[in-house]
Amino acid sequence: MKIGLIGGGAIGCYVAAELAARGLGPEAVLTRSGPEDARGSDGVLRLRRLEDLPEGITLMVDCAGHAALAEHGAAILERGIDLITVSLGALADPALAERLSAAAERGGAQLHLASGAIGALDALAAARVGGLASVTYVGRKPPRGWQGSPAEEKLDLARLDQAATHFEGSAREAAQRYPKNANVAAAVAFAGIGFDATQVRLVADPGVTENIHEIHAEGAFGTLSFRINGKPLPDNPRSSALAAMSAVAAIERRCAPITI
Ligand SMILES: NC(=O)C1=CN([C@@H]2O[C@H](COP(=O)(O)OP(=O)(O)OC[C@H]3O[C@@H](n4cnc5c(N)ncnc54)[C@H](OP(=O)(O)O)[C@@H]3O)[C@@H](O)[C@H]2O)C=CC1
Ligand SMILES: O=C([O-])CC(=O)C(=O)O
Repeated sequence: MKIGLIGGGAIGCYVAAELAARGLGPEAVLTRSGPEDARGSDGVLRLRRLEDLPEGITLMVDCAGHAALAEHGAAILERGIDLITVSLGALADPALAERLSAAAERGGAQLHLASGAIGALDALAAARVGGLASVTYVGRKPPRGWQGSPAEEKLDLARLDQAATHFEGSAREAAQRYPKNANVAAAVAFAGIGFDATQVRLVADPGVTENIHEIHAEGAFGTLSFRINGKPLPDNPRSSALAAMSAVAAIERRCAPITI
């Protein structure tokens, strides 16, 4: 397998280091800043343009956010290259979802949504088969985890002294308004009852130090409650380490003869 990455930020760097440790490359990293068409001392080709991607790449991994998926996703899939993305909230835009789906079909490739900073998506997807009555997702982060998001318009994050909800609504609205924070809401929606029926609450909480994600679901299967306290990545307090780990796990599954 020859792997290319998009994005050299907190998640991209984590994934690149883990791939190198496993002898899986990466062959190339596509960024929008930094060196152009240069092979570093680590042997990794740094690119600025997707057109310069070397032949023979079999898997691309988007670690760069909604704009990157929108910019490069369809072209990658149309070239017949499978794509793993952590930017799945971008699929809340129906036009982009349709464009990516059509490109994947044309190219005979697959877009895989990494599970990201949350879990229990397997249980939700199975529960959907029997019928889900309701799914709620609650995202709670320390104030600095919401910096650069619409939470800043509602709250004084620097002076917050108690937990405050800054968003309540559908997963579609959450994913579109919080592109750097609500990919998890999109993952829950995708696995469960969809972007419009999934209820979301986003909370800034000065009393926590981790990124806490909760799912509550009811349906024919019974009830489900899931909570994860995720440690943020050192380079980006908005992003949980598990999100980066989930991209590596998704790659590992593609290499394994038996998968879960
Ligand atoms: N599924 C999940 O659970 C999670 C998903 N995410 C998603 O992952 C994204 C990345 O997270 P993280 O690494 O922490 O963020 P960072 O801000 O640390 O890094 C993002 C990187 O992507 C690059 N980039 C942005 N747009 C493009 C583009 N069009 N083409 C190429 N490179 C691009 C940026 O480049 P530059 O330096 O030039 O801006 C930057 O290097 C988040 O924006 C979010 O959407 C994050 C956390 C959890
Ligand atoms: O990393 C997290 O905790 C969640 C996140 O930012 C996202 O869902 O986009």
